Amino acid sequence: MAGSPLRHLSMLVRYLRGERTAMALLALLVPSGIGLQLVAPYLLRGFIDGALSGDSQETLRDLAAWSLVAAVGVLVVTIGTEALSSRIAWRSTNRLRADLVGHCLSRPPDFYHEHPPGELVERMDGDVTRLAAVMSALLLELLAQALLIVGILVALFRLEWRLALVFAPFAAGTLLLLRTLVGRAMPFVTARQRVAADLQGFLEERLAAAEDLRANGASRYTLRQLGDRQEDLYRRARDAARASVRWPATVQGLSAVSVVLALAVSSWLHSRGQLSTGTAFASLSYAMLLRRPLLAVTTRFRDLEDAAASVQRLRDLLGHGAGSKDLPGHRTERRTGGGALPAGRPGVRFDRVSFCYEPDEPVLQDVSFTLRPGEHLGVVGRTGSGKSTVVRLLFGLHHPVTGSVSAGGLDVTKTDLRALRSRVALVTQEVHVFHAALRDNLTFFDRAVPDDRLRAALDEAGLGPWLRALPHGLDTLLGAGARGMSAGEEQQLALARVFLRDPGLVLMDEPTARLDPYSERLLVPALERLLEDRTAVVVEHRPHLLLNADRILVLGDDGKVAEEGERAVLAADPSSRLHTFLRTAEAAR
Ligand SMILES: Nc1ncnc2c1ncn2[C@@H]1O[C@H](COP(=O)(O)OP(=O)(O)OP(=O)(O)O)[C@@H](O)[C@H]1O
Repeated sequence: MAGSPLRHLSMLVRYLRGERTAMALLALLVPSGIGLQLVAPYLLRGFIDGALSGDSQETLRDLAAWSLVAAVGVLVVTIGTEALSSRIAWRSTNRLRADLVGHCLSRPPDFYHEHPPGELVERMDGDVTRLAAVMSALLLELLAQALLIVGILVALFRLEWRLALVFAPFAAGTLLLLRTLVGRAMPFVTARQRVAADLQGFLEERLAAAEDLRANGASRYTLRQLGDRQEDLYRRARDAARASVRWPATVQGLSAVSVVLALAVSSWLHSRGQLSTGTAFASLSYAMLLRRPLLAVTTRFRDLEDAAASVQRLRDLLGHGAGSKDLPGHRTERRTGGGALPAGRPGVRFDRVSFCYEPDEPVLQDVSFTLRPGEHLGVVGRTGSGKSTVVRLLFGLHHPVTGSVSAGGLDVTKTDLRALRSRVALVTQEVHVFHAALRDNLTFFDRAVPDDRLRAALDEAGLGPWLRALPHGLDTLLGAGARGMSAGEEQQLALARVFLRDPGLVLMDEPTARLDPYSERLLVPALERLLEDRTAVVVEHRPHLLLNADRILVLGDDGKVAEEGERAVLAADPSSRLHTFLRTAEAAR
């Protein structure tokens, strides 16, 4: 990935657009700082030469006062520049972070299979924080440092051209060296950041599975894996540090040589009476001052390499880079415009739908069925036959590769997703309880929903008695480290969320799969209440939970429809698959 890191940073420009005023202020401050830095050695020269040649106390006092003003000015400008730079960095990286989070929230579920949360956190936090270092008007600073270098050389020429001749090749040589070295460390930096993100993903996954790991005696193995990964990260970090440190070290070395040379030349000129003491001091001050921008440029280029590697990874995450995947069924979720589902209970239609997650590995083939408004469809089939996929297509999480999926007469792929989701609810066996008040867990942080609606929804979901026993009612803190909930209660909370939204179409993907028979019995009445008077598609392994279904879709192992029809008719037909399924399940109970 060698090449100019600046090329990779072009993506950041739009995040700086909102910072025009701060950037303009910075553009004023930076040259002022340069001017003040350049003027200080001149004043010093005047003071020293004046003192040696017996200038009046008044003149010397004035010179000392101006030196003080210049020094304070440099300090004030430095603080102002730092403050403005930090403000620009924070605000622009916050916008970038918000974009990243928004993008991740709008991705289909496959995205989260490809990128575990730990990796995403490292990118949104680690990579974005690294960018903050360069967002703070980096280019402006590079330009300013370049100006300072030129200014110092000009001032030196004016003071003593022979000294300037010592420094000019040094400065030019250093900049040329930077040009050749820049970008060389990037592959190493990229590798280090990738391994660091993988390690975060690994840690997040293992911590989430801590109970399983302990129960299966896999803790030691996990620690060994962690050791291997840390070793790998250490090696990558060492290689990246070696590659990055080469040029600051070279610049330091060259700069030390140039200062020694400057000392030798100025003492030689001074001893021959061709250089005043003040000019010698001023020249040496410039020599020392020159190291600063050169080192700053060097360090900034190192930051640039780090940032460019981060930008490359963020571009991949945002789907602009080579790493993005765009198979027929994997499209970004964000979709606005298009029709909105009408109020009430929508009908549902799958028309010759085929779908695959991976090319040439069909999951659904030529699937068709129709549901009238208010009808319930039970979807059954073996594990992996594509039942959940039917539900995901209907929820707009994936697009069919061929055929069409419609709800309320509208093609789901063309409807406004936000409007679709407000009319369609999906209940799965996964329920996320946020570390937040019960109220926020129900409304997803919408404080406008009145308490009596929340209580009614909890009642409908069968959580009324549970709510009344809570010491802080709707304000009770739930989630990690706070009040725990049983799997059944969590599932009831999920139902309460759906009752609140009052959708016309409910999709259920084995909502009772995690529950024991007792909890299941508690949940079933709430499930039935939820489906009442709504269109529903219910994926279910347990046939007794499908007794209220109007129609049944049986998916075969090849992803094709093995059977479809009215439940009562199929159940009564001894040659039907449903009949066999019911009998087998009954025998197993
Ligand atoms: N994100 C994905 N990427 C690739 N393949 C996937 C993905 N999700 C599911 N599959 C595959 O697609 C097939 C159908 O999956 P689906 O989850 O729809 O099956 P299912 O009938 O609901 O299974 P189960 O009863 O076990 O929940 C399976 O072979 C599964 O491995």
